[in-house]
Amino acid sequence: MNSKTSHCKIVDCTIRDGGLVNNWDFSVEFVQHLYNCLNDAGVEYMEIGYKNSPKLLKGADSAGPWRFLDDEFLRKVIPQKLNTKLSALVDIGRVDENDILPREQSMLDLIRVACYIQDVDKALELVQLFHDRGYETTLNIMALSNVMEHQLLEAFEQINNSVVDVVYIVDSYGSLKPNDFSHLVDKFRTHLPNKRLGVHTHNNMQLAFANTLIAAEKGVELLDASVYGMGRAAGNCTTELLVANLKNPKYKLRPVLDMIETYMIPLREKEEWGYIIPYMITGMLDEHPRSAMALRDTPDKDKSVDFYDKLTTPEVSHSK
Ligand SMILES: C[C@H](O)CC(=O)C(=O)O
Repeated sequence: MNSKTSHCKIVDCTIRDGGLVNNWDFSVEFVQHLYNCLNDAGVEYMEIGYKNSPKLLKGADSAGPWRFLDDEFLRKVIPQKLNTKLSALVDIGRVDENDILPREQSMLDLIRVACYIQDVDKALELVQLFHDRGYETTLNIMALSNVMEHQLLEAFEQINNSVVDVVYIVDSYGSLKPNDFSHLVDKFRTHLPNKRLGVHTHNNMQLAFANTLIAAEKGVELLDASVYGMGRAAGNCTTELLVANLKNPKYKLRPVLDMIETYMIPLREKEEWGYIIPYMITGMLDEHPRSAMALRDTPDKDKSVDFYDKLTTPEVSHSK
C-alpha cells in the first residue's frame, strides 16, 4: 500500500453532484445498486443527495427525491446500512433545522455544509447544530480559487473556534493548477492545525484526479469523487481512479466497474458531463461554468471560438 495515502477516505458524490446534471432523476434501483457497489468497493461514504428543504427552494418541484432527502424514504431505499456511511449536503439558507432528526433516528452519518467564504460564520452555526444532534460534520468552502487572502485568514479564525470535524477545499470552477492547489492545501494545514481536511475537485482542466492525489499525499483525509466523474459540467475526480490508485487493500475496483458498465455508460448516452471545451474555457478563466452550461443547451453548443471570444472580450461583462 502507498503509505502516503493510507489515511484517505473516499466520499462518493455521484448522486449529489451528478444530480446537478440530470435534476436528480435517478431511479431507486440505480441508487441501491450504487450503494451496494460502493460498499463492495470499500468506499467509506456515499453522499446520497441534498438535505435542503423544498419550502426554502423555489422552482424545484420537478427535481427527483435525492434533492430533498426524506428520512422515511431513505429508510426504504437502504433498508440495511452496510459499511459505507451516508452523507447529505446542505446549503445555508436552504435547510430547515426542523427537518434534521437526531443522528440515532436518521440514516445519515455525515452532514456537510456548503458555503461561500463570506458565509463561513453562518455555515458554522449550522455545523454546531448538526454536531449537537450527533452527526459528523464538514464545512465545504466553495469557489476557493476566487478568494482573497484576508477573507481566508478571517475564516480560519472562525473555523478554529468551531466544532467542525473536517474542512473542505472546494475547486468549484475546476480552475486550480497543481501548484495553486498544493499551496492552498499547505495554507489550510498551517492555519487549521487541529482540523482534518477534505478536497472536492472539478475536471474542467483535466486536473481533478492529479489535484486530488496531491492533496492525498499532503495528508488530506476526505477525497470527494464520483463514479465515471458524473458531476456538474466537467464533472469530478472519478471514484474508479481513486479506488484503483490509492492502493489501500480494502479498495476493490471491480464493483465500481460493474456500476459503470450497468448504469453509467447508458446514462452518459442521455446526459452530458465531463471534459468538454466550453467547460475547459470557463475553468481556465476561473469562472463558474454556468455560461458554458447555457451554451451546451443551444444549437451552437460546439461554437467554442465565439464563446471564447465573448468571455475574453473586456467590454463584455458577465457575472461570476
Ligand atoms: C460543497 C460541494 O463541494 C459543492 C460543489 O460541488 C462545488 O463544486 O462547489
